[in-house]
Amino acid sequence: MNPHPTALSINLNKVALVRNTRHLGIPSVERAATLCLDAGAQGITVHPRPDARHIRADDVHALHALLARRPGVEFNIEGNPFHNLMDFVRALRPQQATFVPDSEGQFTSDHGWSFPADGPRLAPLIAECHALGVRVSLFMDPVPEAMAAVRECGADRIELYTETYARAFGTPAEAEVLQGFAQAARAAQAAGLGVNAGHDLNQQNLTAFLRALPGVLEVSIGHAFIADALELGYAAAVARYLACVQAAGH
Ligand SMILES: CC(=O)[C@@H](O)[C@H](O)COP(=O)(O)O
Ligand SMILES: NCC(=O)COP(=O)(O)O
Repeated sequence: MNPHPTALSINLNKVALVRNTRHLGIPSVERAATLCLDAGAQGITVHPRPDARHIRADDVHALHALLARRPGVEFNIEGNPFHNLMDFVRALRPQQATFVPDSEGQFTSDHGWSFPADGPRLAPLIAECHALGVRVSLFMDPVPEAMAAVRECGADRIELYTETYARAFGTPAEAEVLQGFAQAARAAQAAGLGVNAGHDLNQQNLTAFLRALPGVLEVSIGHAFIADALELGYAAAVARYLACVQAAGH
């Protein structure tokens, strides 16, 4: 048994997306967080986009207050540090900030940072996060050659952008794509980086991913999880995803 099991962080963007279509406050993002954490999820992730299409600034503040009453739970705020992310980091000092190179209004995240090119502009923001006591993870494509430069600019972790794996899952390309992710994870770990992962992970593809990448510290899962929770309820959906993690032997 791995002594550092992979943490499950539930992304609540899509709860807010539904909530925002009426002025009734339901479904509640805070209630969703409470139910997921009560069911055993180890963290909550949000990605407050500049256009506030789903998670809004008020949600981030309310979740921060809620999670502050739950020691050991990780709050992970994602976003572009050159847009709105640093405002949240400075005000709330979450346990983790995940830097994502999205443009404003982007449909969804679809690529990681470019290294070595992005290193010099990211380094001062990473240093500022560290001064605030905030761990920094950089959203990255599975490029092994980039990992030494990522570490050099001060990042603590990477989050592997897993959409290409999710698309390849169940196709003849799966094994080769997974091998590429495993190589990138090993390069990151060898450089001294922790490895997180996320984007389009789901009940079907999660266990195989974690089996191929020992030592993944955290997965953040939103879209598929919320789809499952609509059928099963939050608690049962969390139980299913925790079982997927455990099935990987982590
Ligand atoms: C960084 C990442 O992969 C997720 O945060 C993803 O971008 C989810 O964002 P949306 O829920 O807006 O698609
Ligand atoms: N960091 C990825 C995340 O939080 C959730 O992505 P998705 O499961 O909504 O694709």
